[in-house]
Amino acid sequence: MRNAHRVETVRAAEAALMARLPEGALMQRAAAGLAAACCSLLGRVYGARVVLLVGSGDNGGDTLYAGARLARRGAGVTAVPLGARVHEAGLAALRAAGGRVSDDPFEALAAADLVLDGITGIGGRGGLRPEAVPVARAARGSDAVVVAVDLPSGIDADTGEVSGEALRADATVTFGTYKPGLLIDPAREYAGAVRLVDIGLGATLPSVPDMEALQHEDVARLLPVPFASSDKYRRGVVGVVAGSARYPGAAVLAVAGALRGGAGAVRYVGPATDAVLARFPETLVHPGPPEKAGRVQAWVAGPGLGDEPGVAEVLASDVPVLLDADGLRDLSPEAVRGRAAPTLLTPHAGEAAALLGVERAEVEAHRLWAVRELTARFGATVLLKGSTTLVADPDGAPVRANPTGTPWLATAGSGDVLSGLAGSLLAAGLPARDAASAAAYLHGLAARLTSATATPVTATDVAATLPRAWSDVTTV
Ligand SMILES: NC(=O)C1=CN([C@@H]2O[C@H](COP(=O)(O)OP(=O)(O)OC[C@H]3O[C@@H](n4cnc5c(N)ncnc54)[C@H](O)[C@@H]3O)[C@@H](O)[C@H]2O)[C@@H](O)CC1
Ligand SMILES: [K+]
Repeated sequence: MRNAHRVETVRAAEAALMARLPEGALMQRAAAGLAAACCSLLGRVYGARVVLLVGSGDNGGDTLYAGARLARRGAGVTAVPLGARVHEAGLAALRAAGGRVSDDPFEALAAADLVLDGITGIGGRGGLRPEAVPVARAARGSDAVVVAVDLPSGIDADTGEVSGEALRADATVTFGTYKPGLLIDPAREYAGAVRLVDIGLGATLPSVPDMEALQHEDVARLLPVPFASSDKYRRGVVGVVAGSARYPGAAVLAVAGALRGGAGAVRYVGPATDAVLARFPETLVHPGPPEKAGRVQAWVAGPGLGDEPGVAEVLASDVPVLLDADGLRDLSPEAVRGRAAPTLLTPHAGEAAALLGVERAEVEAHRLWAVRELTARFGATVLLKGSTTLVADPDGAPVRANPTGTPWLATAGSGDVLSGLAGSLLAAGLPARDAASAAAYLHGLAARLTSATATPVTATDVAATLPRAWSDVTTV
């Protein structure tokens, strides 16, 4: 599991740890880890040209001490102070190690192999200051590898929001714990590859994080495993209410996802029975209505449904329900709040915006807010799709960010596959939060495996690759 903690939590944990340690020890741990990461990125340190962008806080201090370590190993290190103040002891350490200070960032950046962004860390507020903007752009435009210290300067550490300009890094070396902003778009994109340096903060951080991202072993633990005594009904039957005369393909894709999600059987209900059977003869089909179709352990309703009926009927059932696409249209919080069984909503940003009554851009800029707000209003588990899909639960458990997304997933029908898959996991008995986050993980991984050769993927490819993703996750 990758755990993330908010700034407030990090500060409290740091203070508790610092009280047990000699003065400055924590910063030295951070600087040592940062310098080691830089060495591995550089390969050859001796003779490398390193530029430090140094703000006025401790983030700048980490950067200066790491620069001193690199200078002692033979790198040519130039510090460019950008704040009103500079960490004096760090600067003295850099100078003592042979590093220099320049007030011409552009000259230094033009020749750099590595740039360390130490402008702001968890103390940063708002985007980059105007004077730092051209410097951050020059760093991005140079041939150097750009490494953000703790987090890319200018992002919001707690929310992943980016108001104004932020520095775009190739990699981020973060200290003690992940910060939520490193997991959530749009900020996540600015961070590049994130590496965590252990500074001993685990001893004082709360065990329940503010946010988390599943890894292979976490997903493997969640996925259902059939027992010798399992029959198809005990493994769970998932009902799929999807497709219409206009969109029969959505039914096929939702069923494709559902068949790969671990339920013992998939029951399709709707007008696209012929199309579904032609592709997947193992599907149980029924023309509807859902309550006449036979017992299921979970319903998926909405993909390609158009104006076909079925949503109200499944909401009236006493089993878990996943609503997606047309199932979310005009959905009222009351229709969901009154249910005794769990409900899982899986909107993309546009659908989330419609449910919240805001513009789509609003959702995209404030994704954490949007997923929490939907959860609160509907009293349901919500999976907000996007390049970092978020899953929030009404019981207040840490929000999960999915780490396996890929832009290739922005393709027609991929959401239909996801809803079928997540519904299947619901029918197999997973709690809504686990079903949603395991489905997002497998779905993203399948797309990555399919597009491993950097080729576009189709929703059908993603569905067909789900078994490979499942085995990839469970055979670690
Ligand atoms: N407290 C500690 O012992 C440790 C702190 N660590 C480092 O310390 C950082 C936090 O240090 P600070 O609390 O000093 O905060 P920062 O270094 O993040 O920045 C705070 C300073 O930046 C200024 N500032 C705020 N927003 C700005 C903006 N948008 N543009 C320019 N300047 C801005 C503030 O006026 C303040 O002087 C962490 O991110 C981490 O890098 C690590 O060394 C681990 C140990
Ligand atoms: K930084």
